[in-house]
Amino acid sequence: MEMWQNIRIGKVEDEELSEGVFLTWNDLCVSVSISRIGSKNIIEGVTGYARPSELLAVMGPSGSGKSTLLDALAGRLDFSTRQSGDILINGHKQKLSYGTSAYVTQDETLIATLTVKEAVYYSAQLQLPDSMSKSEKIEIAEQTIKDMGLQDAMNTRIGGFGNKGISGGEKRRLSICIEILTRPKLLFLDEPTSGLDSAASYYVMSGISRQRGGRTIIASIHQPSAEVFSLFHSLCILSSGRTVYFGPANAAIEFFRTNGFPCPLLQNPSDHFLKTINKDFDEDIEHGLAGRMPTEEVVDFLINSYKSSEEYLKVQNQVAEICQQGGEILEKRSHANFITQSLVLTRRSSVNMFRDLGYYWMRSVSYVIVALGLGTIYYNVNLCYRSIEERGLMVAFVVSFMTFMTVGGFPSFVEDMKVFQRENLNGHYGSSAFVIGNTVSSMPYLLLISLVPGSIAYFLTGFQPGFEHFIYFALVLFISMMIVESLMTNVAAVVPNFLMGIVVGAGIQGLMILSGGFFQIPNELPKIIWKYPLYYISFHKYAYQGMFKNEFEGLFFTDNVNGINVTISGEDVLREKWQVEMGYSKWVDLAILVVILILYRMVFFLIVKTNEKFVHARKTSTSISSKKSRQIMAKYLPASPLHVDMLTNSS
Ligand SMILES: Nc1ncnc2c1ncn2[C@@H]1O[C@H](COP(=O)(O)OP(=O)(O)OP(=O)(O)O)[C@@H](O)[C@H]1O
Repeated sequence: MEMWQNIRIGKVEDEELSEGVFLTWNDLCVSVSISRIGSKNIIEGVTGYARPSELLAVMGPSGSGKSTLLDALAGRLDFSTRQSGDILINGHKQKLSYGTSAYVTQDETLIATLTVKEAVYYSAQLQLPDSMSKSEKIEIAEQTIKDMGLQDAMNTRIGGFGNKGISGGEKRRLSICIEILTRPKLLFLDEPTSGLDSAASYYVMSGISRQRGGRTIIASIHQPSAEVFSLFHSLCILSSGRTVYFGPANAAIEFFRTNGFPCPLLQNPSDHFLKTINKDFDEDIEHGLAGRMPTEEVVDFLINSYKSSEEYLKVQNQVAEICQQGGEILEKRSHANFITQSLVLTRRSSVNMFRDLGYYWMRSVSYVIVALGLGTIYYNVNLCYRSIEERGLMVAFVVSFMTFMTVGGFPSFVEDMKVFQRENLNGHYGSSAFVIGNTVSSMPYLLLISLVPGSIAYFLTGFQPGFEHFIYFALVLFISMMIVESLMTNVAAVVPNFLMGIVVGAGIQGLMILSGGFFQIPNELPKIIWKYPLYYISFHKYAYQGMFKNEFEGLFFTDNVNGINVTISGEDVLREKWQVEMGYSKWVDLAILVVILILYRMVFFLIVKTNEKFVHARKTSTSISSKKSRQIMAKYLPASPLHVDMLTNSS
């Protein structure tokens, strides 16, 4: 059944509360292979559950496995890890489909140039289905902004490096706001309060807590204040991937007290728990342990004590009960269709490119200055022999360097890729819509650069007159810049690291420029590698040769050699000096450039699609039969008095 009607404003119905998600995990283990060490266990035999309308907090010292547990439960572990144990949703092994769950990561990958309102509106248009009217989507977006207490910052830009925008706490709330637009039944939050002061942490957590109605929330958290701690219903404390405590948050103090670690008066309980189990600073070399029990032993003692406690038995019973009850199989929700998503992404990307000075505007200024430089250095070349060299150098500079300057946009591509990866992983839209949005939005800027700085360089130099010649020149420049942009987006998709990306992108272009047939004429290029295949796959070859043909065909160059006037045709120059392939016209060179551009865009599409497939393959798991469910339950039930009742009832 389509569930969107249930998420309209103010209609969180009782039915939805009862249709909540019960998540259970049994004997969950996650390990990773590390060369030399072998296999390292990150999560070891963890059992627990999360229920609708409740907030489960996962606490533990740094490196205790909180994020890994969340990733495992959300089906987002990377491929370097191995997972065993059972994770069941409403008693079934099933895929967490789009719209049923959301995951808010620690890092805020948001578009810095947008305002809070714009970020949420665009996201609502991307995520909510076309069956909803635009006004309904806006209504949901506004309500969610208010729910997360962001109404006062609605018109403030998000901001980022170098331009201050909303605060860290507001960014965190905005990330959550974007993910809960679809009213997911299951919400994972990885350290929603990290880096925030206690007041901001409380705002964020109370905002999350207010969003509970029928929703199951699991949040990993470092060191909550006492106020924040009071918002938790259940608590899972981990140490080195093992459970120190799982149960009601308010019973944790009693657990520590009965095991000989009472929380001192006026001390924040979470501080006390983490201090008791934090092994990182155990070795006080100068002062020794001063008679204290080593933390390693304390942790082992607490883990064993928990395993033999009534609390652990209750957890096992609760897990078994939830599995026995079963529940609905979660249905995938629909989102905006492909055309809407492509249009919204194009609009959003255009707004970002327009506002981000570094994306195109700064580059345009550099292009104008460089074009003026070129135009004055080669000002008004004439038709003497010397101008053959000058025309050649001018073409080579435009094709090699003016296209190379496109790498200046790499930092912005990297930011775009980060936002895309987050939104794509969370199922907001697919890679095809992103590729279209990114390509179309960049076109007007590149066209402007080809026409304005292009015309300055072209007409100051005094290249071939005539509209057709100039348009050809501008078109080759435009397509070549789009090819370099595509190359850099491909690099950003594979190497999302800013510095490494620039090095790789510049290196590839350097090789292509060298083998393009200008810096060494084609017949002199070493056959292996440089001629075959680099010369033929380098886009520079077609750009050089197209521009050469555009510039030299139809011209005659005259000079006085030993008192005799000698004339040479442009065609001879092309054949003899530049060794241009004359068997086809300049328009074929342009067509080949367009094909290369399409190929580069397809490669980008394949990279992101493959990445998407890998990630989603991890999320997909086959449904298991109820028989298998019972086998799993039977494995955990022997100790449970409830077990007998349940098995009797089920049979
Ligand atoms: N893919 C991996 N390869 C190797 N080690 C990993 C991998 N993923 C996690 N680990 C290790 O597992 C341990 C737990 O990591 P995790 O990020 O889950 O801890 P955490 O409790 O969330 O830490 P923090 O609070 O500092 O974010 C760490 O020691 C980490 O280095």
